[in-house]
Amino acid sequence: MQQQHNEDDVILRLRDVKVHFPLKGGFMQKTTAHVKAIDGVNLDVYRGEVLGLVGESGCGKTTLGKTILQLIHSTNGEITYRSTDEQETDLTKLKDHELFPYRKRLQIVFQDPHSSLNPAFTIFGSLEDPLKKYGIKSREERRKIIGDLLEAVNMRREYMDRYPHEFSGGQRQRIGIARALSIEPELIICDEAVSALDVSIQAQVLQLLMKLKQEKNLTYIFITHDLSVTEYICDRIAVMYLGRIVELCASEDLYARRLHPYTQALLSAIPVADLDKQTKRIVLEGDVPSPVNPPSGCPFHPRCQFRKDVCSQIEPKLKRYEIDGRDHYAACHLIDLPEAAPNAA
Ligand SMILES: Nc1ncnc2c1ncn2[C@@H]1O[C@H](COP(=O)(O)OP(=O)(O)OP(=O)(O)O)[C@@H](O)[C@H]1O
Repeated sequence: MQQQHNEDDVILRLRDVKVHFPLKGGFMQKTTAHVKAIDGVNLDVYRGEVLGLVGESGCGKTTLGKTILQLIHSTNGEITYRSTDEQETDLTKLKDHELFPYRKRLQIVFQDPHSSLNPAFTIFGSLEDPLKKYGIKSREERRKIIGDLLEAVNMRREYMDRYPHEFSGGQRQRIGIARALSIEPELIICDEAVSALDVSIQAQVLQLLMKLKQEKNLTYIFITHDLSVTEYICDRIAVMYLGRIVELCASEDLYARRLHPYTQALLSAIPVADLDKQTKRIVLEGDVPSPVNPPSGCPFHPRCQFRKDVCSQIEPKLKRYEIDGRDHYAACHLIDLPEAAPNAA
């Protein structure tokens, strides 16, 4: 059951975060327009939670994940990280060398471990790099740590002397997780971390992630386009559309009481075992609009079957509703519920 959180539990706070990539063209390669990949995201992530970030391809999930880690620099906004000693730092204000200690605390696991493990290196060779960087000078100590990490992800320590091609996709993903864990992070962004795996292997990797979360007191941001995965592992889910969060609430509330028409359409596409609970499939009209020229008003209105005039004129804010005593945020003009007292998402 999702608990209500308070201020002190916040590990990461995003305020009005925007990432606009310049599009260059013409003879002088001048900036002709911008891809508004992230366009005003406000979000609090709480220590120890699993926050799902879902939405169709191109809605900005990966860009947001990489921006949190400062692998991409934001155009606007604040990304405040609060460490266990309660010190707050706006990561967007730091220079590259100042980010060093934060890179240790914030890690990412990508979808395709094959491309992130160097085929020319043994697993030891790939995993020892971050350890060296963060000051583990003795080779013997690095071998001990990497052996322990492999065991933590249910693999044998002697596998450290093998090469990536000697492993299956599921095993490589577990090695990717071991690497993310090697410098003892506090928050891990899992970007489509199980999407490339068979369903049975997916379940094993998810179980492993949940076990490690408990043991190491981790926080996860779990990026996926697959809403059937998020229900079981996420405490809360943020639904993204065209670079914005359009709905955010406890996972069980999203499945039981989706407020935004976009979330309703996304969830209607998932088959459920209990046929009584299967809702009618809502087929979305048209394609996702271009983030270079997003629609006026509500970005979802051109595809929304319930749209009214106001939807094309005014962009709806992410408002807070209280449902069964829990926060439920949504950005839609058509929600007919009393708004709760203002509070940042
Ligand atoms: N470096 C870049 N330069 C220009 N546009 C970019 C860049 N990176 C991403 N984009 C654009 O930003 C938008 C968001 O992309 P992003 O990869 O974050 O989406 P996503 O939701 O993670 O998609 P997917 O699920 O397919 O990975 C897309 O329109 C993409 O084409």
